[in-house]
Amino acid sequence: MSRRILLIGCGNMGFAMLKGWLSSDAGFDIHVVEPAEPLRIRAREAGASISRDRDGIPADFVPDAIVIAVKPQVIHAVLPDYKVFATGGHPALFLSVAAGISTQAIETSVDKDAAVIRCMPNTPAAIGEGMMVCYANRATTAGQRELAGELLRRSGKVAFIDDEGMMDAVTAVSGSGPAYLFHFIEALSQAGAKAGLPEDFASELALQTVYGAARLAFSSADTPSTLRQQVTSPNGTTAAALDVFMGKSELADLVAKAVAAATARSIALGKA
Ligand SMILES: NC(=O)C1=CN([C@@H]2O[C@H](COP(=O)(O)OP(=O)(O)OC[C@H]3O[C@@H](n4cnc5c(N)ncnc54)[C@H](O)[C@@H]3O)[C@@H](O)[C@H]2O)C=CC1
Ligand SMILES: O=C(O)[C@@H]1CCC=N1
Repeated sequence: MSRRILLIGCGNMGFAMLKGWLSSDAGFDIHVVEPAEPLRIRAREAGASISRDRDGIPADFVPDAIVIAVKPQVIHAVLPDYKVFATGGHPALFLSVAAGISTQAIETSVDKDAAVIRCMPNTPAAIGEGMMVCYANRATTAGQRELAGELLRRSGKVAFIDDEGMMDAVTAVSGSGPAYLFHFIEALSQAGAKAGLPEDFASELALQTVYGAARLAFSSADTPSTLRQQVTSPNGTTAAALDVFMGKSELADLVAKAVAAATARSIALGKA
């Protein structure tokens, strides 16, 4: 029998996951609740059934899992609408991707005995290449954990952690991380154009280089450090550039500062 998934919020992250789920042959039966009409239509065109609010969910649609992909700022206003699915004969798993929102906060808004998995995904989920990091509360059954794993594997690599306290740092590394890489692509494109290349050509070089380097790092037995050294001839062009990245204004320091800022914001979102 196909598993019933209720997706609440189909913006950037919700839709990225939805695409991963629908492009697989797993046979999930998915209903999407999304108030914004264009996003709702996009979800329907991708293959889900849709409604603008909770009242539009078909009466016989009893979800196995409710995936919550609304902004952290509105989650506590949204969750009470779905309390009814937390208890009864077939209690649903609540799977939240909201940054900074703890499993305990979700239990408080839904039911103290609700099964809750907090997941930090990232947008490469849209092409099945996400990093999906999960923490399950104690009420979650083995079957529900398995269902979450099965669902999230369609979107990418899945890891379970036992310490929810790690989630803020996870958010800062893999949740926000794609934006850092996209920004690096932008910066490398702009630098290429500044160095005299036509803009489109500079963008093509930057994008293919980041893609190729990521794939090489992924498939190689060598560490990123060794791979970096393999590009770097003594006194060559790479060494000249790395003197800048690893010199006075170190890129590693800058990245550490950025990750610390994102971690602090994740903690603050949980307290707001
Ligand atoms: N965008 C990203 O890369 C990542 C986002 N997240 C988390 O995913 C969640 C969603 O973020 P985004 O997709 O970026 O935001 P978004 O703004 O693109 O999507 C949120 C969606 O929720 C909808 N919504 C608002 N009220 C609703 C309600 N009552 N019922 C149903 N839907 C409702 C909005 O119309 C919107 O389409 C956030 O909690 C965020 O922390 C987590 C990891 C990565
Ligand atoms: O920026 C945010 O708050 C969300 C969480 C991780 C990525 N995007």
